[in-house]
Amino acid sequence: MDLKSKIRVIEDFPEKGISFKDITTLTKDGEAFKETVDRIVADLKGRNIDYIAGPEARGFLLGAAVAYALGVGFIPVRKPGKLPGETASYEYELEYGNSKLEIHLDAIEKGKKVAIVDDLLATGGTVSSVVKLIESLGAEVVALEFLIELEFLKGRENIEGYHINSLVKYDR
Ligand SMILES: O=P(O)(O)OC[C@H]1O[C@H](OP(=O)(O)OP(=O)(O)O)[C@H](O)[C@@H]1O
Ligand SMILES: Nc1ncnc2[nH]cnc12
Repeated sequence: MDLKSKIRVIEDFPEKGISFKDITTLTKDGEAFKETVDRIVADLKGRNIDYIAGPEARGFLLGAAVAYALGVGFIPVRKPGKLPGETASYEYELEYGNSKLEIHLDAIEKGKKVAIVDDLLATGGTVSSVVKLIESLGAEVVALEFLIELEFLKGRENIEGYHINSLVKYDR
């Protein structure tokens, strides 16, 4: 299936000059959503994953489905002030604006293998922060999985040395 044809592109959202990749048109399509999850799961098979971690909010959509399909737990990485327990936090820049993410300090046991799932790799700021948070807990990041990669932003260059898989690529 051509997953790219299921993604809607909206120009100048959330600000002028940004070509926004809207995945709601893909996730509402049951077959496209299932194929997306199945293709990420296929790439993770054999990697002995203990947990999937995903950043709020769009990382929850795909990450939780992938975790369910693999039969492993899902670890939410959230925007500030949302997690009730003790947290570690990390601040980072986005394609538009900046943000901060938090993880529960007791979310992942030392030495566990974690795959990060998110809808989109842009500058790599978000996923780098999630990597840093997971590694700060003493766990190992074994794969980074994305539905979309904005190749022109060269996010991969910020996250060298990790296995990275993306299903749909854009050059603008
Ligand atoms: O590679 P980066 O430059 O960091 O950009 C990618 C991130 O940006 C979007 O999330 P956003 O922060 O807009 O939050 P949302 O999922 O709550 O919409 C997207 O879902 C990724 O997590
Ligand atoms: N261009 C874009 N479209 C959708 N989500 C994004 N997150 C960061 N950049 C984005």
